[in-house]
Amino acid sequence: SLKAQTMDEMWDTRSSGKEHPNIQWFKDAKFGLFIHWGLYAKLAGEWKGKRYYGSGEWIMNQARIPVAEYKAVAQTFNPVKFNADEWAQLASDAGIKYMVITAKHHEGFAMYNSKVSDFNIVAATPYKKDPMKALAAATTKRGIQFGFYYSQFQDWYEPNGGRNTWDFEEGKKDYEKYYKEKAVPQLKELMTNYGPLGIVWFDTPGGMTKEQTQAFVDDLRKLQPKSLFSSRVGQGLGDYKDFGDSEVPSTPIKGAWESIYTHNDSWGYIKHDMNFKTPAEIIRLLANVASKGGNLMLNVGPDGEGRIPEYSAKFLRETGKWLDKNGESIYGSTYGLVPAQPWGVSTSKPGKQYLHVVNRPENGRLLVPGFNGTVSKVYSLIGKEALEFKTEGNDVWITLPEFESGSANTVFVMEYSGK
Ligand SMILES: C[C@@H]1O[C@@H](Oc2ccc([N+](=O)[O-])cc2)[C@@H](O)[C@H](O)[C@@H]1O
Repeated sequence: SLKAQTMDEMWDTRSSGKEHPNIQWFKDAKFGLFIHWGLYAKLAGEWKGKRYYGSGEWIMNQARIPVAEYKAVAQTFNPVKFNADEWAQLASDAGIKYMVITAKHHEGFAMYNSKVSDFNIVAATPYKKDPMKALAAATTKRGIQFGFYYSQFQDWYEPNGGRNTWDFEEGKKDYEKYYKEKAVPQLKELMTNYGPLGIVWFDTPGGMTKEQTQAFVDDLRKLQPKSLFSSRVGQGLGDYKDFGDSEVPSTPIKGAWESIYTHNDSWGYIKHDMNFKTPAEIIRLLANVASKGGNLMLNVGPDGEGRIPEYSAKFLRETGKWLDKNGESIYGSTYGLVPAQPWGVSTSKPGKQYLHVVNRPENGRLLVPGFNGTVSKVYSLIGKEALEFKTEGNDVWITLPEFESGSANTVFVMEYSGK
């Protein structure tokens, strides 16, 4: 019988303990773009005049929409404003190093040209084109790693897929049949027809034993041994750990891991959700996650026309401007040796601590407590202006210049030896 796994077991990585040989680019990347795009984007959080809140990509489940009615949405899904180069250029301008987009989410609709199921964007919509082909090319052209999110278990369109309990009786489902006839062949299409994939992102494992999951993973890895599999493939067989949604660990975590966040409060596009995180909030989150050794994958939810929401584009570009000047303190960094302080957090590089100041102490005197390295100099990351500092025991007191805090992080570099 399928023994229930603990959260950690379910999502822990590489029970083998050995890291994937191709993991370093991911660890250095620090900043990824998640894209939830599907038929739900056209519904935009509304069904039959009723608004739904929370995650827009769950509307079929929230509204218990029968497959017969939901599949009709495809007949009017026509994202003519989709432009792969625009999306990839936005990612590049934002300082994004990798992009993961939903090739198929729980709704079961393939956002690519699938020969396995005709419930796909080429066969079932007036759009008739494959946006994933164009996006794979546009990202690769800009040196951005590209990957797919594939909902391997939950599939509300399929009688034997996971978790449509309003059309089909869960207990009667033949998950093995669903994996054999849809999930596995579609994943093989995605891992064959779109060039090298940096990442294959899975979600909510289910319907398979540990042994079946091992066979499933081994089978797919043969197609692209260099691809990194996210931990939600299950059974500890992923290559890096994903925490729960919008979750950051409270202490530094060794190994490759990622925090995933919505930009507003929904993964899929919802017209009435305007609660977008500001550039300062995004930068603070990115530095906070990096200070604990992880990556931030921030999500956007394009609309039914194929446009990335205006505020997402605007705020991502602002974030990119900050990274243009401060990227040294993020890309390729490891977790900070100075634990989180009232003034902010730190990230590390050999012989350097990057101090991300979010709250400038009124008196401009910043304390780095209990730092037992020998500090040689402290300076502003931007402009390299040298700062005065003095060491009292293991405490380092730094005299900060005047600057407006509260907006995006202001970064200072503390160079040291021997720690
Ligand atoms: C990124 C998200 O992933 C899943 O939702 C989850 C999965 C795991 C947790 N979790 O572990 O806390 C929470 C929501 C999906 O159901 C959701 O639609 C979205 O794609």
